[in-house]
Amino acid sequence: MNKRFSYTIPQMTRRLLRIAAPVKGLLIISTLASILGNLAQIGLMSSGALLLLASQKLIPANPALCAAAMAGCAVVIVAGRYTEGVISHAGAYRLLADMRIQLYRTLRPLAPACLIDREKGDILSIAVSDIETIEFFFAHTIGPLFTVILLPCVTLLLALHFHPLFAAVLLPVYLVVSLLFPLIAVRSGRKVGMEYRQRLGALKSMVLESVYGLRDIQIFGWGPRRLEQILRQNQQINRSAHGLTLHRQTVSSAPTFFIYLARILILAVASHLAATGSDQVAGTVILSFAATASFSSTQSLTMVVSNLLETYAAAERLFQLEDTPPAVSHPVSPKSCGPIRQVEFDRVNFSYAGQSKPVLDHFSLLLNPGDKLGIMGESGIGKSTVLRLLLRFWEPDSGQIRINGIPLEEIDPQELRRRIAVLEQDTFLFQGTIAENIAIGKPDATLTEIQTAARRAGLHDFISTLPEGYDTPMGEMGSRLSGGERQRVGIARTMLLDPDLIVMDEPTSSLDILREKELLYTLQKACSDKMLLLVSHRPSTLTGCTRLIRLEHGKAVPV
Ligand SMILES: Nc1ncnc2c1ncn2[C@@H]1O[C@H](COP(=O)(O)OP(=O)(O)OP(=O)(O)O)[C@@H](O)[C@H]1O
Repeated sequence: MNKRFSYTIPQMTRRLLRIAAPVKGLLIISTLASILGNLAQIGLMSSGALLLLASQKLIPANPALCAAAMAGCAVVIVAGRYTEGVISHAGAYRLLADMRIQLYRTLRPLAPACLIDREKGDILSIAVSDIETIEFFFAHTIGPLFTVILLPCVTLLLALHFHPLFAAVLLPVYLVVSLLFPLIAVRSGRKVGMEYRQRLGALKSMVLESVYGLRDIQIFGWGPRRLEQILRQNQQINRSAHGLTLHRQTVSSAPTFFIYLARILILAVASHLAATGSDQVAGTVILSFAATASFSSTQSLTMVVSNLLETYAAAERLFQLEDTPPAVSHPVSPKSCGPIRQVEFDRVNFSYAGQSKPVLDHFSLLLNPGDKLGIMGESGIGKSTVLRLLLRFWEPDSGQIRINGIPLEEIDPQELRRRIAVLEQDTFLFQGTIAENIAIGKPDATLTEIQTAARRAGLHDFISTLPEGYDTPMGEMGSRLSGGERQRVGIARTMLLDPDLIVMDEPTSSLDILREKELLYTLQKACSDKMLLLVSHRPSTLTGCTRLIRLEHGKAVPV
């Protein structure tokens, strides 16, 4: 296999067919409809030939019957195409929905450790446009593949029936057009297909980043240079698209030569047979018409193959993401830890991939009931890393983290998420109302519960001043709220979960001194009965802590 690619074409085809298994019935019906429609096309051309011959009295057939057969075939062609299109798309779109759900399930255990280095726009591109591209495989490939085997067989049988010489000249042409060309097309075009999809993903990433970073781009006058970068990306995409078009045109035009060659060969055989005394006028006419119909279908296979290049490139990108091993494993038989009373880091060593110096070096820490522990230290020393390990986003290289004496890796991750709440530098708000945003950790919460949580977070009075109260829409990413208000939504979320331990990472870093004071006061009141692990390099944020440690050279030093 080519090292550039992670999967061979047969491997990907098998995997795509496994994905298609739930709509097998629909795909079989659409394939049968496609075959029927294509056979009817041969039928239409052949009965057309018969009509011509009968009208000239060259064969003893009823012209009216031939015309009726032609009309019948035309109806079957239309019905076949319609059925194939409707049924295959119904199946394909169901599969696309399944694939998107499956991708979401894949992303969950990968986040955040395995996705941190991936561009968000690229993931978006896989989730939306790559999956959309795979539709082509389900809706437009399986039918033509069967057709391309069946139609040449039927035409060759017809040729054999008239004279073996006809079959002898047609067989090599079919082998070239139906087998050799598609294989060459796939092998020669995989790289260009992959390049195009990758560049498309990169461009989407860049555009997404530019939209998110629009404020900074404007503030720092970076617009013209950013535009230049996007234009460069665009040019690269255009180059790849041009390569893809060239490839598509080549593979769709090349078979035409062989198709004309086949017609010439049929006439040459007919002339030879006439010259040698075995007249085959009827055979020649019928075969010419039938071969034309069969070639029009087999020729479309090259187009299918050429479109498949993008499909396989899209599938490869999806499968690569799906096959990424998660950074942490799910416990085989998850244990319940019960209400958190104790958290212990026991000689934990940790470094991120590619780092030569460990972030944590024999780091030990004990957290007991009621503890409100503050972790301080210089920027980049590893404070957030301590929290990420406790939340099991990454796993220690050695040493152990235990909750109530149970190793973290054995505890049910769902229970862990319920018992430990997190408040970060900024609270991400989703589209939806303010009530829905507070309740994301407990979607079945009643309005009274949401209001109680908002009161504890010091947010209720503010919400009451809004004309739509708890039903106020948040706007894109909570753009309607200030940094402090967003953090209070985060606290309200935490309060609604009623966790045993609250982990906070620089919760006040985006606030001015006045807002910080207000928020800390709220936090102290709201979290008085909780264990707290608070990370900050601002001493003012840590004033309410009962115990402080400083992180130095990967170790905890009491303050
Ligand atoms: N995903 C990652 N991959 C590689 N290195 C990382 C990753 N995340 C953090 N680091 C590095 O690990 C070190 C510790 O990072 P960490 O975020 O824990 O520091 P911190 O003390 O919380 O910093 P700050 O106070 O500035 O937020 C830093 O040198 C940082 O660059």
